[in-house]
Amino acid sequence: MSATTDSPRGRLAAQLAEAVAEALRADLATQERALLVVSGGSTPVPFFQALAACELPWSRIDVTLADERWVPESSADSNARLVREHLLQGAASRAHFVSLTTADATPEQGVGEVTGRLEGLAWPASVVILGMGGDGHTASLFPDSRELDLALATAEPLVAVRTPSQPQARITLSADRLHQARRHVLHITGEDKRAVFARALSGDDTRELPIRAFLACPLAIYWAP
Ligand SMILES: O=C1O[C@H](COP(=O)(O)O)[C@@H](O)[C@H](O)[C@H]1O
Repeated sequence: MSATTDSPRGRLAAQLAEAVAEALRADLATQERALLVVSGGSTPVPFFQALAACELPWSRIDVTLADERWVPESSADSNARLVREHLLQGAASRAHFVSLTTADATPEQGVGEVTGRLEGLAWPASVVILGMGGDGHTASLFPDSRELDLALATAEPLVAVRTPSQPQARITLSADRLHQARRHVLHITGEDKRAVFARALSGDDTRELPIRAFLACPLAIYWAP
């Protein structure tokens, strides 16, 4: 979804972009490379556009995703495509993007290769930006994922997930790997998601609302109507 800069969602995206840019600059003052983990879906588009316009030493920044649908980048459902089209533009195209997919037919087959890519990055990430769906999922940690318990408990960085409510197989960073960041942000919009997040705050069953796995990170909330 696009948002003009004078709309609440546009202003939220601009504020988040400035905060993320500041975090990257701060980390790059003391380390050679910095890692940014972003989410897919519709919410981050205006944030990606605002961040792409920020002055940063982009060639020293690695960008990867919290999760991905197991589809080719030519698919409209590809989170990598979203990042390439809206974030890796202009000067930001000099960032090094690490995709979570391979040419393999399934995420189970590709998970080893993608794990190798992730292990070459500068963990802990400077920032992990999470989204959240109306079912309380974040990354591809869905309440109905068969592999949810594994993804919440494993020390491996990635899990291939099969989720009855979703049309495609997916690959997701595990909760453990998503925790490996200096800063965590939840970027959500709309009354429906505000209500889901309020529900998440009032209980503790992570299997019911997987976003609960990140409430103690601490998590900076960026929300607009
Ligand atoms: O499927 C996904 O959904 C969530 C939320 O997406 P949104 O469209 O409601 O913003 C996202 O955070 C995740 O990365 C994505 O794969």
